[in-house]
Amino acid sequence: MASSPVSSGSASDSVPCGKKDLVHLNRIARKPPVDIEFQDLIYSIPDSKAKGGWRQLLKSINGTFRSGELTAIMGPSGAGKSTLLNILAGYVTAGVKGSIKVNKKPRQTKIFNRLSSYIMQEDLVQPRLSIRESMVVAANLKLGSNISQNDKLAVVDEVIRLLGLEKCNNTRTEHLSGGQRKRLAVALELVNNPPVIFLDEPTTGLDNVAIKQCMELLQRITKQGRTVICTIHQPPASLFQNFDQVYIMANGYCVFNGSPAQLVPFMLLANCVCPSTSTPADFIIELIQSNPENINILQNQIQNGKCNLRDKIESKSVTQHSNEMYEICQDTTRSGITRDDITFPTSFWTQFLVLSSRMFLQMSRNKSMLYIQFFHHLFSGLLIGGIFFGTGDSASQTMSVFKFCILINVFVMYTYVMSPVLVFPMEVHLLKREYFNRWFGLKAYFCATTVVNIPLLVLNLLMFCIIVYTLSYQPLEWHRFFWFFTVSLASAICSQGLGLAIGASFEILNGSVVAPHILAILLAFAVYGMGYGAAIEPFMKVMMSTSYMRYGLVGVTSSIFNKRKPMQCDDYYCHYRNPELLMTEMGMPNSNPQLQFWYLLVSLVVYRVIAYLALKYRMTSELRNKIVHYAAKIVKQKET
Ligand SMILES: Nc1ncnc2c1ncn2[C@@H]1O[C@H](COP(=O)(O)OP(=O)(O)OP(=O)(O)O)[C@@H](O)[C@H]1O
Repeated sequence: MASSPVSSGSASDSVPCGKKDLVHLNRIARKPPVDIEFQDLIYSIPDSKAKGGWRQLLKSINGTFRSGELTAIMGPSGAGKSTLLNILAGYVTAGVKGSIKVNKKPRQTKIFNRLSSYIMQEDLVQPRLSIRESMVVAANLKLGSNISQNDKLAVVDEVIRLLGLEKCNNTRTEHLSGGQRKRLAVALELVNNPPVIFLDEPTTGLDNVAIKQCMELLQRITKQGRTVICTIHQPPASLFQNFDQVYIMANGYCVFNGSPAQLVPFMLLANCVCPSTSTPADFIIELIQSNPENINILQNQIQNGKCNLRDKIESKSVTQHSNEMYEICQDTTRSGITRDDITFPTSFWTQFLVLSSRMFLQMSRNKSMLYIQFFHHLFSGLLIGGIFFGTGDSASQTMSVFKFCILINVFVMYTYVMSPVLVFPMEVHLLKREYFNRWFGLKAYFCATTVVNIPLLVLNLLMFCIIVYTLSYQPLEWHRFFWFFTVSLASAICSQGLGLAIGASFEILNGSVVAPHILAILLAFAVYGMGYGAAIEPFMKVMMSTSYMRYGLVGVTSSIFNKRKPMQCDDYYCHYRNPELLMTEMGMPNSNPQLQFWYLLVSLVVYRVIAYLALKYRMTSELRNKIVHYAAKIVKQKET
């Protein structure tokens, strides 16, 4: 049966699963099967309470996971299943000792990362996109430009059918059931046909029917020659038999390594008889938990995973695959492709364009967010404009106009810092899966995030500025309004950068505590010394220069007051009839908005760079782990 290249939603109810149905998927990615072998794998984390200051989470375990096989890593909670999966997937590298071989050769993480996909426990998928749209984005990012758009769409349709998602092809991801979302998470990682797929607890939170569907799917994927490794708590008895290999862990040791059918005879060897009322999987876990001594007995029997109870015939094609894999890598380097291309299948610009269009689409569909932002700017504009109504052309109200400038800056700062602080942490979680699976680089993502937000920001802020400027009777001179708006805009983009930096570094709760603290400090530095004239200490001048809000305040104030003729005084005496006097007393004599704009631009770049680095640090668990490990080592060395 040939698949139609672009059509969607019209597929039949039956789910094809034969190899010949996956012509497109198999054609686009000619990647060799992959066997993974690990020996004497130890993983330690710093722990001051543990002996020697380190706690071993994996204790010299061994094993081999083969292509074309569905492997389950099982065990009680805290056994080390996720830890093992993280290490095999390359998500964790610091603190790991022992050998990990891929097709009999030492694993090179960068090359291996191209061949594997990691589906994490939280099946987070991008909201406000239909299944097909999500899949098309994944295909555009994960399949290189050497594959035509028609072929990409054909692959998308094929994978959707493979996973039985064609009925909800056009359903938005937020409306999917738990099982459908899980299948979508798998489908997204399948579009580039990775030879190795890691899944952390794919059945958690699913009902029995959904677990069954999920297992059938994994079996179907495995039949395509892939190495599928998943962690699982305690599968129902009917599904336990469906695994090709079961690797059971307890307390960081391997206590069983073989096929499901070999578990009962293995336990008999250890003098443990599985009662007919228990399933073997449940029984071994009960056995381990009831008496920790059993862990030692079982791990000795299985030689901590060295002994694989299944037939010990090695996969014949391993050597051949090994060579194929290294040929692919050599081809890539020979053809002058850069290191980034090894990591990412598409160029920076493709990533940027695909991500920008995805973000635009999601933003345009988030109607409530659009309305909230619009009305927030409208009502705030009317409120501030109403408070300072008609003050702008009166010499007796010069101080009020200065307060108006402060309020404009406070509004801009809080509005644009707090939104990313509240929204970005969620984005970071979504980003984690896509970034780790090398859909795109952080630079492309960050540039897209920056660019996509700007049009809406400009429109809303322009509306706000027009309202407050006209209601408060500021001088109707184009150049003054231009700088009033331009400085406010630069200040807003700067605030957004600060918000992104906080949102990338902290979860929502901590971020929403940290952000107001930082803003209070910036605000204090911005208004410090106003009224002191020249009597500001050099140290404080330096501190004030770190507050971009100061530049915003001086810029907005000077856009209104700079080179202004003395104003009309309707009272007996107007102290600040000449606004230059107020500017001098407020510590901003001869200021002009142009210079403040340049300072703001520098701050804007600095905050964006900080935000990018914070995001990079958050995403690069390897870097984070390394820092923690080196810090722990230094502390330990100092103690001894
Ligand atoms: N970074 C870490 N710091 C401290 N302890 C850790 C860290 N990572 C894992 N652990 C500990 O290591 C042990 C194994 O954790 P892991 O998440 O691998 O268990 P698991 O078998 O996957 O459990 P579950 O099925 O409950 O998810 C646990 O005791 C956990 O608390």
